[in-house]
Amino acid sequence: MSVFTRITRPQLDQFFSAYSLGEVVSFEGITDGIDNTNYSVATTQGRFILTLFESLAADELAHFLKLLLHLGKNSLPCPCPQRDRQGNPLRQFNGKPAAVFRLLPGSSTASPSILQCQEIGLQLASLHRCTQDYVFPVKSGNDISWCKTVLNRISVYLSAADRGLIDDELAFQTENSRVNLPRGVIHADLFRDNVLFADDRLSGLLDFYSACTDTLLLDVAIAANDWCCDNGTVNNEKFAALLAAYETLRPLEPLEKQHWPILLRAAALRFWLSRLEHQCYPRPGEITQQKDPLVFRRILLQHRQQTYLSLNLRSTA
Ligand SMILES: Nc1ncnc2c1ncn2[C@@H]1O[C@H](COP(=O)(O)OP(=O)(O)O)[C@@H](O)[C@H]1O
Ligand SMILES: N[C@@H](CCOP(=O)(O)O)C(=O)O
Repeated sequence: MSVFTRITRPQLDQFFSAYSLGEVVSFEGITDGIDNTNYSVATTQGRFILTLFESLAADELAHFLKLLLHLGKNSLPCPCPQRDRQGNPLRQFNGKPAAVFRLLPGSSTASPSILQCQEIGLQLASLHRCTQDYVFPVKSGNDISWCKTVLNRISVYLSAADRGLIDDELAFQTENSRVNLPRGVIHADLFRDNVLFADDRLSGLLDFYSACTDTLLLDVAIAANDWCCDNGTVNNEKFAALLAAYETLRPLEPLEKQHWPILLRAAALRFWLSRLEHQCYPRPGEITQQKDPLVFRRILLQHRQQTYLSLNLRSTA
């Protein structure tokens, strides 16, 4: 369970008195999530999510809350920050930055269908389109230099084979720079646990706190690796469905098509590394969730094999 900060009823009553959202009726900690503390709060006026931000500072958060307000205005089903009586979307709770969002309907899905993969493709393309002219001054924190730093941190825990594999992939990614691909606002973590579905309709895109300005196609690859793999096994039909749906709203440029297999590998490497880091250096907290790094090792190996197969096919044609 990711409840890093415990709260009490009197604290919550006092906090909610700064908003015009009714009186608190009940509250409970949310078990999902990995970075922040989330509580579900019922008031006399509805149901809300209270988020206590565990690592982001108020000035950084201002960018994310502004982005969420922009996305909400563009009809994306995102959590819209509620303003307090003074109009502020961000307050302090127990010395931590905190915000209140309206609870979105639906639940996350453990085994996505083809239809749900298509929905993800469509919503990602909508996100990329509606932020085309939006200036978002947050840079990616997970670039190649971050990968190298993480590798150094975890190196002592790795087998020689895994260390070699990561080194080799990093060299490949460095050679295949993505600087000329279209960039924009990316969610950067659109996994199953960050999306709500009510039946087959997507009802919520959550957790925009990894969002940054980066390669658009990387966002598609990050989402596809999670949505289109069944426990680490690539499902080509789902990959094709997600990408085709994405392209109905934002067709890929030829250079992007060429880079697709490379970005699938980059995305797999990035999450293999972060999961390894979380495993080697667990965060203090109340029963925090551990995500299996091996899933991304398997995904990376399959994408690498796919690249070699297509290179061999090309060289023998
Ligand atoms: N606006 C919302 N509506 C409904 N559920 C939400 C909302 N915001 C968060 N949640 C719930 O809280 C969980 C954790 O939220 P998330 O933003 O992913 O946390 P973290 O930043 O810690 O990873 C989600 O998986 C979802 O179940
Ligand atoms: N969705 C990720 C967890 C979030 O990534 P992090 O870099 O913030 O740890 C996963 O499933 O690994």
